[in-house]
Amino acid sequence: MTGADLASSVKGQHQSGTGGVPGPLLVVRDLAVARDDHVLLAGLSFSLAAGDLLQLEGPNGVGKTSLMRVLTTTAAPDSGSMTWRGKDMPSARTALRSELLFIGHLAGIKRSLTPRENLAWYGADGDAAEAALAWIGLGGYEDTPCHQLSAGQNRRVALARLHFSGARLWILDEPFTALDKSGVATLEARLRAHCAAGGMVILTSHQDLAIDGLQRLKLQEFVPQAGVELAEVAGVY
Ligand SMILES: Nc1ncnc2c1ncn2[C@@H]1O[C@H](COP(=O)(O)OP(=O)(O)OP(=O)(O)O)[C@@H](O)[C@H]1O
Repeated sequence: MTGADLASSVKGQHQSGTGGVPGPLLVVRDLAVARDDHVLLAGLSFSLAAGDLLQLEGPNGVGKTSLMRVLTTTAAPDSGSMTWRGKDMPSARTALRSELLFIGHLAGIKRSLTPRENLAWYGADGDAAEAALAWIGLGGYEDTPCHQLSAGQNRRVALARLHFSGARLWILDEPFTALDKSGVATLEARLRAHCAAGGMVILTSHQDLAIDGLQRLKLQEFVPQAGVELAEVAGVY
């Protein structure tokens, strides 16, 4: 799907997806996230509408990746609610997943395969893969096994998926890790274009990003006081 296709598709669905009233597509209310019995985050609420770009901020271990597991519906929240297009989870899970692209910080790249083979696994034919790899600065490395590429080049292979993704919502865990300055600029431009076309992005990064309209959610503000037990927040979802 091209940016123009996404723009017209989003325009239509943005109007109709929430009952004909323009509004947020993703709504998170009073969410709590725990690992084992330890509550990492509580009372978290936010919403995302077409064109929004949200950066989840916080120190190591605050719960950014754990929250992303909930947002991608890999894990259920320990309390609170999440809706997609006005429908509650978990029944809206399939609908959300059909419009979601998630790139985790482990990147989802098979290192024994080449960049071209990895992108084929994600559905890109030869021309689409070649265009995506040229866009991300990997022209000439299409057929080199990924285990022979650097960390930054492997990150670029993963990010090449953004070039042909038709997903509305991108959730990206540390997408800027290992990228050089030109890689950062290329990725920032792609995120801007996706949002300008009506897409939405949630990402984590420890960097200060130069993207107009970027919203920041400081997760340390949602860390409960020491001693809060899971039983005190659980049970709503
Ligand atoms: N598989 C796991 N089982 C139990 N606890 C875990 C697991 N993975 C992470 N944790 C704990 O959950 C907490 C939050 O981890 P998480 O990975 O969500 O943090 P983060 O904010 O993404 O950190 P970073 O910035 O270092 O990537 C940490 O205290 C960690 O010890």
